[in-house]
Amino acid sequence: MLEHKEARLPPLVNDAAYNISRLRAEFRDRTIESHFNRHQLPRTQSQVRLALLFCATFYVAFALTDVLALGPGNDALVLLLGRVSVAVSALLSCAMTYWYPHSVRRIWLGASVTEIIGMSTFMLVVLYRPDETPWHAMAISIMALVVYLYIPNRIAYALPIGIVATTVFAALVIYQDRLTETELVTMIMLLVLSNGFGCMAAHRYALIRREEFRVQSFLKNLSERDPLTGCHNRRYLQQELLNMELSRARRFRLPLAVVICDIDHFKSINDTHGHAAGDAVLITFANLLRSLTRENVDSVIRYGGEEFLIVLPETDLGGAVQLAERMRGALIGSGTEVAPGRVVGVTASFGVTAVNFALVEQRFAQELLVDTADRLLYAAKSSGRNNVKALEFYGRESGAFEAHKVAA
Ligand SMILES: Nc1nc2c(ncn2[C@@H]2O[C@H](COP(=O)(O)OP(=O)(O)OP(=O)(O)O)[C@@H](O)[C@H]2O)c(=O)[nH]1
Repeated sequence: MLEHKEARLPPLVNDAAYNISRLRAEFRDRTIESHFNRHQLPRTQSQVRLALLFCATFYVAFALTDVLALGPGNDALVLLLGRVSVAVSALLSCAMTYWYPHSVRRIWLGASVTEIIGMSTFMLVVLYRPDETPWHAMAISIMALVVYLYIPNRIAYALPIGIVATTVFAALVIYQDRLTETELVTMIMLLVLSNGFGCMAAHRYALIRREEFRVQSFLKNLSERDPLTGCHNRRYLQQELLNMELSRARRFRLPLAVVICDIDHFKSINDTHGHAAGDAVLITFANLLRSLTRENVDSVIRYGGEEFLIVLPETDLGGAVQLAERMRGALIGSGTEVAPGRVVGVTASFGVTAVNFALVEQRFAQELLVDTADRLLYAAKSSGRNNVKALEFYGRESGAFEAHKVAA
């Protein structure tokens, strides 16, 4: 017997799944974090392309200052090669966003490698041009901000790159011994400030974007789900799901089935046991339907009060009828405990239709498929309830309605 239990509601905004680690500024749940990153992917791709190309252009343009400082000799050439390698790395990283358009990891990899080559080249500049340390200190402060804030990357990768580069730079300056004690302390303070500020700003930005995503997901959930049963609602079916599944089935010439089911004499449950008991029966029914369908493949939608619609991709009429019969049987064997010791049992009627796009060429309005299942449901109701009526759908309107009846 199925107990009345809470429906498996989608994760809500305050659910543990959407918890954000304040330290890492990422979702604690890896699946949600990767969902977030995939959601952001188009934006991240365009940001990384712009940021890397912009930085690489400046990096190469600054070769002019090498020539002015060192003259047109081998030293300037070495630095130019370093600068060009930064530009090549930036270009390859941008190209990777086209070669692997679905990979978030490759974006981070490209950004990190380019940043490391950029910082290493900068250390060469510091070595070859030791007289300009104050300018270099200013440059690396800006570069640290760019690493933390401007080039999209995980904080977990940007932070070590920024800190290691700044530390190596400070060590080089101390080693070169060209600054007074006061200048050295001022420079180190400036470096700590730019790293601290950059890091805090990046952290805050990452948190804000995740908070936004969390609220967006929450609102999406609210607009697509039925709060009582946790099933998708009619709006989601009509605006997204059915269209998407029909297009996919048509494209790959696959079958697609739709089942509509409705609890029999549901009104009498409300009238006899009260509205709360009716709600409990609805939850049991929704859970039963979900437990018998394929997770992440089939969709159960609360279509009306006590009416549910199930979309079954890659399922022909025979398979859908079998499933409907299994649901009908399982419901007979189940019950809902609406009060201590009081169990309510119900039956349901089913209308089943399926379209096979290997056979059906012409386009038809999605409503036609649902209408056919709905009419079959009412045929099941009028022929005594607690049964399944099915009909193959050929993309035509009701003319073919009676002719292709395959099960009763
Ligand atoms: N408890 C509860 N009742 C609901 C909900 N939504 C709709 N209903 C009730 O469901 C009942 C549906 O009744 P009818 O459409 O007459 O259908 P029925 O009694 O199931 O009869 P048949 O479908 O012909 O077997 C109505 O009394 C609605 O008020 C809900 O969310 N909770």
